[in-house]
This record gives sequence, structure tokens and C-alpha cells, in this order.
Amino acid sequence: MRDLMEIRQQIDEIDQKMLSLFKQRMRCSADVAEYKRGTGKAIYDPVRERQKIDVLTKDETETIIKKSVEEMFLQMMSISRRYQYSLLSQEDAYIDGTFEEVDSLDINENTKVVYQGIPGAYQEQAMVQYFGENVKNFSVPEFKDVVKTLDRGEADYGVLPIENTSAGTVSGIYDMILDYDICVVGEESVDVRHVFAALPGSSLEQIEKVYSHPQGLMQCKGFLDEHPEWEQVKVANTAISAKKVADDGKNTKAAICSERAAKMYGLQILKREVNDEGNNTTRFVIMSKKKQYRKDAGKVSISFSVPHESGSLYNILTHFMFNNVSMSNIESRPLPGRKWEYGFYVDVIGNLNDPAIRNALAGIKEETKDFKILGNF
Ligand SMILES: O=C(O)C(=O)C[C@]1(C(=O)O)C=C[C@@H](O)C=C1
Repeated sequence: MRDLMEIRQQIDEIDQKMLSLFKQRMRCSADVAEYKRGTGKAIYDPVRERQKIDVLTKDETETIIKKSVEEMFLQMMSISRRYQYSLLSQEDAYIDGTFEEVDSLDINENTKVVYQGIPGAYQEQAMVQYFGENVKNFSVPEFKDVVKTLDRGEADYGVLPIENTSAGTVSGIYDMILDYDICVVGEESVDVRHVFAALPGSSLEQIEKVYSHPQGLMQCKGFLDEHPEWEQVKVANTAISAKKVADDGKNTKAAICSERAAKMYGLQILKREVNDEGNNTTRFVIMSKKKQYRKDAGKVSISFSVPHESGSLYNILTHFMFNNVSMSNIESRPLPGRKWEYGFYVDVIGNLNDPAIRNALAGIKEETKDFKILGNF
């Protein structure tokens, strides 16, 4: 058996040679970046990378070594690409130039804000929390109407729920933001405390039907499971459920809604805090057609798609790792009509004026499809 000290000495010598060669390779990579700056050629060249891997592994018969060589050279080329992005991304062309940096958002008594639902909805509460009581506001019936209203320029800002701590992501909201080319400029969290409310004078024993938004029903599953005899009816919004119970005027109907909505529609609260989780918070996004970000905004939201292949997402996420950028959220969804390709929504901590963020985004933009900055807020 060889002596460990002796083997390590040999490894040290090899590493020194590899280090020197690696540095030479990185200098070549910088020269390539210079060439690409001049010619506008893309940094990422998957055909060249595949050819290199094929040449380097073709004579190797031991599978584990073949896989290791492939992995090592793929990593090396990925490092080389990121080095090139860092050299070129200082130039604005490499990132979305349509976003304008502002000191603060323009909000005054003439600002028009649209939210979905009716007064008393959690969306309205989010709107008041974010904008205060002095802006002009109005509501529309469906989530999609918020986005359409913004798109037509009939409101300056829109408020939509994006996720809830117990029910997860509100599906489809991100997709709507993409479809309508609007961006996220802010966010606001609202503590969701549902109550169980019915007409004054009703009792729990009389209830036959319970109305709420699907998420309202989901968030109170524990309480509702204790009453399997109740029929659950989904409506567009928790405040609409309170209004419906009030309008229908029947003691057999109840709503799961906010205390504010129950009071607004003259209902009696039969039970408070009916949510499964004490800490139930919904995060809302504030959207605008104007592509702006506050210079102190702390979160960037992006979307992109990658083929459903081993390592494809990993390779993209290494751009964050390499640039020391922290991710705070990731969502995936299959892309309709595009078999084996997946769309991703990712939130990272940072600002579009930060070189590390610009660098990471420059790489991701080039190496994915459908890249889009959803907002910095
Ligand atoms: O040959 C190039 O075009 C390079 O940019 C160099 C290199 C490499 O490091 O080998 C890096 C990125 C490309 O995707 C392909 C290869």
C-alpha cells in the first residue's frame, strides 16, 4: 500500500499544474468574451460544449470516470460562461433595459387602484394597508379583470393575492402577469383571520350551506370536517360569501369571511378564528403597467423555462450561487402545449441595480427560454 503522505504530495503537485492550467483556460475565456463583445455572438454555445464533452470522453471505457470527466468539464465551461457574463453584464444590453429605477412609487390622492372582489374582501384590506385611505379605488369581479384593467390603462395599480401560508400559491396569478406584460412593484401581507358568520339570530345547528372562496374553505378544513353535513359552496371571494348570506336572508346559510366583511354586511359571528393555522397570512402583489422599481426594493421576481432534462434547473440556479444571491421562492409548472418543458418562477433577494443580480440574470437570460423579469419590489 502506498503511504498517504506520499499520495497527497503527488495530488498537491497535480493540483498545482491544474491550477495553472485552469487560470490559463480562464484567460482564454476572457479573450472569447472580448471576441463575443465585438461580434454579438452569444456566450452560451451548447453545440460547442457538447462536442467538447464527446471528444473528451470518447475513449474512456470506465463509466464512472467517463461521467466524472463529463461533469468536471461541464462545470468548468459553466464557470467559464459565468466569468464571461461578469465581464459583459456591466453593459446594459445584457439585462432588461425597460425597467426604470425610481426613488419611490408615485402615489397620491389621484392614484387609481383596482382590486378584485367587493369591499370587505382581504384584497381591499391589502389595498388600504399598502396605499392608505386616500387613493381612489374600485373593485372588479374576477382576478383577470384586475390585470385587464391595468392593461387598458384604467388604473395605476392593481392588487392580487399571490400566496397563503396554509393553502400555498394562488394558482394562475403569475401566468396572468406574464400574459399581460405588467410588472410587480410592491407586496403586502395581510393576516387572514376567518370568522364563521350567519344572519343575526342564527345558530350553528341551523346551518346547511357554507359559502366562501375555495381557499377560505381549504384554510378552515379542520373546522368544516367537524360538520360533514354542511354543503360547501365556492364563490369568487370571501366578502362575496358574506354579501350572499346577507342578501339571501336565510338562517341556514353561513359564510367564511373576515370580521370586517361580516360586520360590513350585518352578519353575526357564530365562531371566530376558524382557520386551521393560527398564523394564516396572505401575501398580495401590487402590480403596475409602468415598468418601475424602487431603488431600495429588496426582491426580484423572474420567470423562465428549461427543458425537462437532468441538471437543467441545477445549472440555472448555480448562477445565483456563483453570484452569492439568495433565493427566497421557487415555483414550477408544466407549460401548456410544450411537452417536457417546465416553467419556473423564482424570487431572489436583491435589486436590479446590484451587479451580482445583474450578473446572475444576464446568465439566466441567455441560458433559458422565455426569460422575463416580473418585477423588483
Ligand atoms: O468557445 C466558446 O465560445 C466559449 O465561450 C468557451 C466555452 C468554454 O469554456 O469552453 C464557454 C462557453 C461556451 O458555451 C462554450 C465554450
